[in-house]
Amino acid sequence: MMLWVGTSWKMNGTRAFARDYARALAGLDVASLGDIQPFIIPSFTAIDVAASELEGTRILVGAQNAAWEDAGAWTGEVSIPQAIDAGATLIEMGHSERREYFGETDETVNLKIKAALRHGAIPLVCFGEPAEVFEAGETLPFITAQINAALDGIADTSRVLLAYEPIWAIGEHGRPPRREDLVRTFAALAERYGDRVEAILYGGSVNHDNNKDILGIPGVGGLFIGRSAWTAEGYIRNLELAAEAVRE
Ligand SMILES: O=C[C@H](O)COP(=O)(O)O
Repeated sequence: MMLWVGTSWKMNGTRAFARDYARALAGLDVASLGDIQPFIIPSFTAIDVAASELEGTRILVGAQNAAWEDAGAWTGEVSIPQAIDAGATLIEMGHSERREYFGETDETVNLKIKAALRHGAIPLVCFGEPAEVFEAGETLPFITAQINAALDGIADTSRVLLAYEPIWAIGEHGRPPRREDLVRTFAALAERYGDRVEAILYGGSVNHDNNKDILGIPGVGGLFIGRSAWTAEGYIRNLELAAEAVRE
């Protein structure tokens, strides 16, 4: 089984940073990683730099967001054809930071999945519950409602990547999840969506210490990483650990 292991740099990194980071990755012997599909998601301004450095490798480059419309009077937006033109093959959507600060909803995620699939891009759909929902034991109904709304009316979701990112686990104030919580949640996600989508990834405080343990949880189809992959060395270490997890 292919494991998807990627990173979003969020709002970090110049074009020079992207060039150096992507060059370090381009020098990797990706074949030695086996069944790992790497991907990096820079800011829009650096997609083309990263993509041209990685041309000819099998490392994918993505965009952190994109509009659901193809073109027109949408000031400040970037369309999926534009992101693809810059070198993106994967479109992230629904991240909790975009839901909280930029009005992303399950409905806009649904439109964006349809647009990405229409243009042959891979949608990477983030979802996850806030701390109070987790503490109330309501994680499953909350996240299944998000996923069902996001996938609503889409007949073929086989190219969709789902990424479970509990909000309480993300970022510098996040805390890494307990294994037993992920085991329970991923068992349910795999049962409901496992055969409908390409893979279900986990994201939120993934680091070099918990990487392999999380990948060993049944139903986890990859990792979506922030901070511990914000240097090329940090990301490469995550890829190596994932490759070890596949071999073991
Ligand atoms: O997009 C990535 C996630 O939000 C995870 O971020 P983090 O690994 O820094 O917690």
